[in-house]
Amino acid sequence: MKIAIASDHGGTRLKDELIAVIKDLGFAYEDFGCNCEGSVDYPDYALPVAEKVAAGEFDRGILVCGTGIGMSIAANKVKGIRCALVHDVFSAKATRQHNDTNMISMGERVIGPGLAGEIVRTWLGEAFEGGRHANRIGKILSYEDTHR
Ligand SMILES: O=C(CO)[C@H](O)[C@H](O)[C@H](O)COP(=O)(O)O
Repeated sequence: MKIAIASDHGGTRLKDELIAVIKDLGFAYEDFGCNCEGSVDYPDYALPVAEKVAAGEFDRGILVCGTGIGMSIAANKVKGIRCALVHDVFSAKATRQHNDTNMISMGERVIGPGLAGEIVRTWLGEAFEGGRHANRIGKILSYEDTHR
């Protein structure tokens, strides 16, 4: 599995912690920044990662900002992206099983590195269940095809 990861200035420390988790799991990854001290704009980091995941260059994308909210809003504007804002392990599991999410977003100002690491381990290890959930995702994909 190949993972793209990015943050804004509000998420750089947690991003670095999550890169350590990805390395520990043995997955390939690319860090799309920011590796910055000053203030940046989260869409400049969320959108390139989302486009690369949507294009199939990466299997999954992980985003971090202060709350995770801005990053997830931006990523979900890209066709083919299903990005969940996740701050608990139950949701990390469910969003793979039910939503087949290809991206997650978290907030460094919301959760600590221990929980965030568990979320990433759970999310990367969980499979999509298909069945009724595939029908529902099909409706989202169909909407994307006809409205964008
Ligand atoms: O987009 C966000 C909120 O939805 C992120 O949390 C940003 O990191 C945050 O807005 C940045 O805030 P700052 O005051 O500019 O550091």
